[in-house]
Amino acid sequence: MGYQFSDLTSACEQDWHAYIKHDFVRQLGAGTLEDGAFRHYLKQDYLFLIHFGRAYALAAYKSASLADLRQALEGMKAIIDIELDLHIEFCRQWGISEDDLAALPEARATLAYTRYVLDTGSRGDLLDLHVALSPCLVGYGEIARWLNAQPFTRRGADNPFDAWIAMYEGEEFQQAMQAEIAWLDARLAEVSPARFAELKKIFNDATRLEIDFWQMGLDRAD
Ligand SMILES: Cc1ncc(CN)c(N)n1
Repeated sequence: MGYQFSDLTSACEQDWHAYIKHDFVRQLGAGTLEDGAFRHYLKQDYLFLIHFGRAYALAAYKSASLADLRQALEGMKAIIDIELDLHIEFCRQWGISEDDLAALPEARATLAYTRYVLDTGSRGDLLDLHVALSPCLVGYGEIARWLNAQPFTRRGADNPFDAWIAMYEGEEFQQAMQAEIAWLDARLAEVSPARFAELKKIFNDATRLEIDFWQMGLDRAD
């Protein structure tokens, strides 16, 4: 029998869809998102990515085999080398300097989500941690694909957020996402129903925190 990653998304379908198809995402795809909301999101996401880089470092520390260590490294590279580099460049284009980024106060939604993942990883085992991290890596890859399939999505110079979609639909990010799903599929195949129920709760909590992160961007909440 056994489980796979798609069983987590199916078990949390309502929250998963609320995350993937959030108004922030729709407005970004349509190119109608307010600049101020995107800027607020970009700034907080910089802080978010730094903490998620730390969470992948924790996954590396918790890895007992070379294969697990490599998987943690792949996740960390996706965050640090693919996303953060491009992110700093986006911020520059949107008038946010590295000095601005360094001085940012952390919004409550950023604090709640990042510390939840780090706490879950500290308390639990490597699988708990990867499950807590998965809505981040898998979710954004899925969002880019979902946006591309929507009739309201505008691509190219017509949409000021086009480069954001391009980053997450890009081959490097999509490959990192597929590698994470494959790693999770192999681990979930071995778990009992009781263990799956624990993992489902972690996945659902992290997904709800992703929803709050989008909402924080829309509301420009601190
Ligand atoms: C809040 C959030 N979640 C996910 C991702 C994609 N790594 C991100 N950049 N920011």
